[in-house]
Amino acid sequence: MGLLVDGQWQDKWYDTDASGGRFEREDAGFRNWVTTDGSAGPTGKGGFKAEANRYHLYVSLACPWAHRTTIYRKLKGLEDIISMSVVHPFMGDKGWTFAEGKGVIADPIVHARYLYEVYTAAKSDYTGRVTVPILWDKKTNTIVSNESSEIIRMFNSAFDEVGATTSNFIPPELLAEIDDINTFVYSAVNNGVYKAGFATTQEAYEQPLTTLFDALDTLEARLAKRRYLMGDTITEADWRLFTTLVRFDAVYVGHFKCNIRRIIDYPNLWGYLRDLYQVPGIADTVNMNHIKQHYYTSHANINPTRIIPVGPELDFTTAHNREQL
Ligand SMILES: N[C@@H](CCC(=O)N[C@@H](CS)C(=O)NCC(=O)O)C(=O)O
Repeated sequence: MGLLVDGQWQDKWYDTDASGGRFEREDAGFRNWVTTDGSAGPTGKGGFKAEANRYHLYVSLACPWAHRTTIYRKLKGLEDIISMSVVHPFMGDKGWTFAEGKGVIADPIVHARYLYEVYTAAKSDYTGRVTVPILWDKKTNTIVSNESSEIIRMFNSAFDEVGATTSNFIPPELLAEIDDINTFVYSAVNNGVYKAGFATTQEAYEQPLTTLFDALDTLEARLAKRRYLMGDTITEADWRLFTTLVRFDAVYVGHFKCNIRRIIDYPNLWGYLRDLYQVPGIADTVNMNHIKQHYYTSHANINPTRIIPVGPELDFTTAHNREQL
């Protein structure tokens, strides 16, 4: 684990001393948008027109943020339009790598051995963390975006005229409500598990933990009468919650000490998780080996023996009966 400073790799863990033991996530550095006509998006600069075979996605199958983008690549039919590389699940002192391993897909663009080389190929003096996902432009040889929430908004519609399916996970009339629930789920749940897991003082761990389980209780109640967060149709808000829920019992309960309750203890959340998992194509995007291997072996200060727990037994394929809601 480390970061780039003026284009040089430095092996450093998160600096929680500066924030009273609390984990604070850095904002993503590349914030441009692919658009249908190449005009600038809400942030960054223009010049990134949606075209088939122009863009390349770098992901980790372990990472919940990158997982959002592989879900959209699958559901929007972008697999033949946007190529993809997959890093090795072990993130060591050089960060993410393309070391050989099951499920790893080497980098045919920059031919990087270490993911940081993709960042320095885009900006030779880059300063910041080296994170997945990354959306790369093969035409101008640079990074379009390394912010998953924005990459999935591009995938949702920008490629519709160049071969993507026309499914839309942000119906315009639901946008404001989706944004609200995303903000709540991001802070309390998606990032909440990290705030608890990477905390280095008791207080910095307990506070986000309480918020996390209060939020799960709220979501459990919301899902008692609605099949999905917004009602009858799956929206972006569901996919953003899904990537945390699917990792929860296998990783966050043990490794990040988010152990007041498990997802299987929540009847509605557990049914909802299986419902989403069973959407055609989604199971292919979930690699539990990469997920467990990454977390339990990469954070030596949390799990110094690097032993990967064998359990829990989880079956995401059993009947959920939520179509009755
Ligand atoms: N804001 C980013 C966060 C991505 C992120 O933090 N990815 C993690 C993997 S789960 C990562 O690559 N971390 C490496 C590091 O922080 O050094 C996004 O949502 O795209």
